[in-house]
Amino acid sequence: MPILSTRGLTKTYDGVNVVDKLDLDIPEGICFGLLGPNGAGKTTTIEMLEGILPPNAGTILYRGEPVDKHFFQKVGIQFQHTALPDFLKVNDVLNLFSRFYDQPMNRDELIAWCNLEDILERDHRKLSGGQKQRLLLALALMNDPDLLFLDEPTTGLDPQARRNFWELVRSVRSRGKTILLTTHYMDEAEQLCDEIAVLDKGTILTQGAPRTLLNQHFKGALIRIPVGNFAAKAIPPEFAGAEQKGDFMQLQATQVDATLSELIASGVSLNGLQVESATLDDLFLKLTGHELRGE
Ligand SMILES: Nc1ncnc2c1ncn2[C@@H]1O[C@H](COP(=O)(O)OP(=O)(O)OP(=O)(O)O)[C@@H](O)[C@H]1O
Repeated sequence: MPILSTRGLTKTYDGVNVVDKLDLDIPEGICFGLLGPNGAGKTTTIEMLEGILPPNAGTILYRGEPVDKHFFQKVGIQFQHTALPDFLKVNDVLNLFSRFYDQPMNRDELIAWCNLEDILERDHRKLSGGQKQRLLLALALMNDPDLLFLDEPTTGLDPQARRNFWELVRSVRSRGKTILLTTHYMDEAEQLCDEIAVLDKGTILTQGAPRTLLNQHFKGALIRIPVGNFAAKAIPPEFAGAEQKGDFMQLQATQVDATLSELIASGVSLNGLQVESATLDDLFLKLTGHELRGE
């Protein structure tokens, strides 16, 4: 049974369904990604799931039952922005939040888990972006939740801090927790998510494991070979459909192995060869006709 499901979940602003009859099933123990460009309805959806925003229609089921007040004991939420009281050190923030729960997680374990040992005495306002996210994650994990909501957790982080945060998310999942995250970073989704739902204008365009979706929508790969490699040679028949892009001839090949073997047999050098598989960005473009990053 899915840990979390929605049926017909809808949010309406000014007569427009910004989330439109969403049916989602999120299996337990996975990292599930809600993807989409700005304005797709990701935050509105996650805020309805978190119980912050009332839906206009539809139901939310936790382990097959409509959510009730017990649901909130089972979930952890890392908001996009959290205002913490001024002047508190990381240590104080952890103490403050641990008082909100009857059975908070073991403090030392939480500190070790989120790599907070070295910043316990630091004013939370002096933290770097990555440190702040680790603290907010610790707060979201404070009640040892079964289900963790992360709303665009790595927006604004530098590449190293993003990768560190991804490691942390993987370690949370490896402890059996279910994670629902929103992101508009496709590499983040490909790295972290076992399953994704791609949203646009409040509806789901497609849903499944990233690799499965890419295999369904794209066969083979894009092969690019420097134009110079064909010098003095006629373009071989297996590369006949190729088009020139800058210094490369490129072809979307369905049978990559066969195409490359035939090129070698024709005496074409593969020096400088590039083979590119489709990405989730390509998938979004194919499904909607527009780029995913709408910023
Ligand atoms: N309180 C509100 N009143 C009116 N319209 C709203 C409100 N909140 C969100 N919207 C609209 O709903 C749509 C979905 O917004 P939402 O914030 O859920 O998108 P998103 O996918 O999370 O985008 P982002 O990546 O920018 O956070 C947008 O068109 C937005 O302008």
